[in-house]
Amino acid sequence: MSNGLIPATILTGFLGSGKTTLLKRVLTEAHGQKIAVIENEFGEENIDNDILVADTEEQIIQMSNGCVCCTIREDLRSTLSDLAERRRKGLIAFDRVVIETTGLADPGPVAQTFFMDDEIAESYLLDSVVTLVDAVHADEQLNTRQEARRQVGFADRLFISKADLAPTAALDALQYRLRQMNPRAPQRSVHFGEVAIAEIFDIKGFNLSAKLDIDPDFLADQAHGHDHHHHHHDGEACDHPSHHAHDDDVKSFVFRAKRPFSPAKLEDFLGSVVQVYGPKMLRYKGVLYMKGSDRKVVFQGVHQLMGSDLGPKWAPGEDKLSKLVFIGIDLPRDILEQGLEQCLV
Ligand SMILES: Nc1nc2c(ncn2[C@@H]2O[C@H](COP(=O)(O)OP(=O)(O)OP(=O)(O)O)[C@@H](O)[C@H]2O)c(=O)[nH]1
Repeated sequence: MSNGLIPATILTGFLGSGKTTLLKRVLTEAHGQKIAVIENEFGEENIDNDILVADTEEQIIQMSNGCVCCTIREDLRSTLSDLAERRRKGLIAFDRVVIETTGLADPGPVAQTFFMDDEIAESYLLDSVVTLVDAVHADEQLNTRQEARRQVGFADRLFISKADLAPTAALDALQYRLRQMNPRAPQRSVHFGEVAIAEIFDIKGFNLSAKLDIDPDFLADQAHGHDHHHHHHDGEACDHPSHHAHDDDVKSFVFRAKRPFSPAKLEDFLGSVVQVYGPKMLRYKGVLYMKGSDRKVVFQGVHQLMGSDLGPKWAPGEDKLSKLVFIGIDLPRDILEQGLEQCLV
């Protein structure tokens, strides 16, 4: 960009909406740009880095876990400032930054960082907020989750993923609903993240006055999340994990194992467990060590929908282990842990 500011894109969307899929696609597309990615993951473990890092040479900056709304705000600020400084000194080169937020994040405070902090504002230009919407689960998410609605409200562009799995009538209804919620943002379906680079970068979409409509205190709310006076909208609470008592319903845990999984047992177990607990399982994903395979298996799902892909080979000398993160409401942790344990060889 001519003004020397580093363009930044905030990639948001509810849990499992296809952010990583899209990002991975963008990173592997031959566009000649160097992209720094800041991952902000909810859960004890950043599985996305394992997935993303697998086949790109891009820079992935891992941030600490937790809540974008509260603690991460400071971390994001320092991560951005650190990146800009290393770039100025010529220690690293990149053309733009993408921040992938956690599915449970309100993008408001993330976007605010670019305006509230002078140092950040002098180095970066927030280009746009890009929001992915899951065609299969969006209705339910929008009905029940304030963050999902805020993600739509803040979007400069809406991409609808999993349209391949939704009936046409449902898709039409969803598009209508999204248009009511955010008439400014163009929307289109995106199949497994297949999107032209020009459609997500240099949109110059971040329109401050529109943001101020959604959140009149957007620029005033400096203390958001750091004290108990921060305001909420429409009487709704800001739901961010681990910092507010009312979030206690959403929890995550990580399952780890050094012994390999028996593929058949695992398939049986997961198939039956999602039949019963699928509605509570917001998101689960992991990198699995399978008996009889020299490659990692990347496994993930949202509610009852799950799938797996063959990942890269285990590197020589790399410790083979499985790592699965589950995010959900009142998750039956014991049942999952014991069940998984029994699927090990
Ligand atoms: N059928 C279908 N599946 C998709 C599409 N896009 C993504 N998926 C699948 O949806 C699942 C979730 O995709 P991710 O890209 O990991 O979603 P995410 O938003 O990064 O997830 P979190 O960051 O964990 O919340 C994966 O199994 C993808 O393969 C699509 O267009 N169609």
